[in-house]
Amino acid sequence: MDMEIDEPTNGTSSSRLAPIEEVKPTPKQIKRIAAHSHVKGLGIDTETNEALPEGAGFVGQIAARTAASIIVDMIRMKSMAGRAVLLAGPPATGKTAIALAMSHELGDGVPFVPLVASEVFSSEVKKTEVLMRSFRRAIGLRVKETKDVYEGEVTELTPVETSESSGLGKTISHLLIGLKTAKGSKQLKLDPSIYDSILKQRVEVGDVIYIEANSGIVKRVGRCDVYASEFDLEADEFVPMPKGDVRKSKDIVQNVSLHDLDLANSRPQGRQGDVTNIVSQLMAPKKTEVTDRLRSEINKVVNEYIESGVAELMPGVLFIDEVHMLDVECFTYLYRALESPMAPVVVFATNRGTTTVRGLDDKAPHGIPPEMLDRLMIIPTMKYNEEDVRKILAHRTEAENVQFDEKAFDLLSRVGSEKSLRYALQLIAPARLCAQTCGREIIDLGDVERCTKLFMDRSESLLKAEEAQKRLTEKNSK
Ligand SMILES: Nc1ncnc2c1ncn2[C@@H]1O[C@H](COP(=O)(O)OP(=O)(O)OP(=O)(O)O)[C@@H](O)[C@H]1O
Repeated sequence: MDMEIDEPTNGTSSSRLAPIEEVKPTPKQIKRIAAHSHVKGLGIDTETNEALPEGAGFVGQIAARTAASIIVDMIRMKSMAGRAVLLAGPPATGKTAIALAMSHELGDGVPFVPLVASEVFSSEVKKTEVLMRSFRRAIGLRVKETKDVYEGEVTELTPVETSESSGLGKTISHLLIGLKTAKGSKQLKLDPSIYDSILKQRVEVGDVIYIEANSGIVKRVGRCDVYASEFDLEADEFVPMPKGDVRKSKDIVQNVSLHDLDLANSRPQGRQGDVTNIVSQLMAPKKTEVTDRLRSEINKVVNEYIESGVAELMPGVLFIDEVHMLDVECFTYLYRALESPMAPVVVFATNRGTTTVRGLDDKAPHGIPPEMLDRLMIIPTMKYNEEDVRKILAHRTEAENVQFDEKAFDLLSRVGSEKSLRYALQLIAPARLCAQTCGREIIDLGDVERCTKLFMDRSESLLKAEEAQKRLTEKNSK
């Protein structure tokens, strides 16, 4: 549709503006779909506290989901810190999906740190150091402070230049800023360094901001809701005009992790022992190493703040997938770390049965030493029946926005239950491509059959490898 903008009526310009075309969204928008994007939570019935047969994108696995929801409740009640959970079951039985659903249920305030056990082995950083960092990332701290601030809607923003100019041009001597609240207004004269931070946050007249009185830290709260109807579509967050005086005491809550505090305090100029200062330096680049001494200093300060009620500890979740990849040294380290007073909840996952513990000659269930296994709450996950596989595939096809005809979907479901769910999930994208190359949007039986012939599943490839090995030994023995 062609549209024309009316000519300006103020007489400043008489030239007609170019016609503006309405931009229509391209019909086929490519969206990135992650493996678990159909899972939105654990799907628990709020009345019975039991997992629903189907809910929040999850299908079946009722006992495991109910157990996971009890763990989530315990984390919320803070009676879970320092404990560990193991999700154990065959491949593609939803262990990672359950862990992710737990993080959805916990919400943003509680940290959730995912880690694959093989990430621990780096040639540059010690494995215990990687574990320690992840542990501290998973421990949140909610710092509550009452600060003296100037808060209001910006009514004026005038940088004042110096009267005498240096060879390089004029510099800013100070900034005049007007702040208005429902009760009154004030004009402030600010240091030019504060102007930099105002520019960085793109503060404009009409925004609501606050400036900390003793440190000069500026924070843009949002756009004043008086301007809410200015545009049809707004990306900004609208906030009401502050009530009360411009200068007041305000409760400020910030969520940080212990690792954030370690990094912020490892800066050479970081004043140790002052959480407020540490928090304000979070954006600073890392300059020195985080040592054990620095960590224990921070723990000491954090403990003082917790005792005095300024901060609240929020133990989060550290999720370690493929836990059988950890070695005996990592496990020994984990026993100790889990016993420390500041420990998150650790959720392990593995699809291994009895296997060798890395670094030992002994075999153990899930490749986990018995001492560790003893401390774990184990949640088993079970293989799916054909009906569940069908439902999971239906959720995935919806998330990936693909359409199968009935016979094609029947075959895909059969492949999923007879071979493996993952194999069937992986066939969705190539089958869609096969259909598209034939000019169809709906995948038919032929597309799925073609893909099952082109791509082997795990058991078929194992069979082929074994046959090849047999032929080779026969040839060598002749
Ligand atoms: N009960 C379920 N409901 C819905 N989707 C599921 C369910 N179980 C698994 N899935 C989906 O199947 C796929 C494989 O599951 P997931 O990666 O969680 O398995 P896993 O048990 O962690 O496997 P592995 O042991 O190989 O790491 C994912 O896309 C996941 O979202």
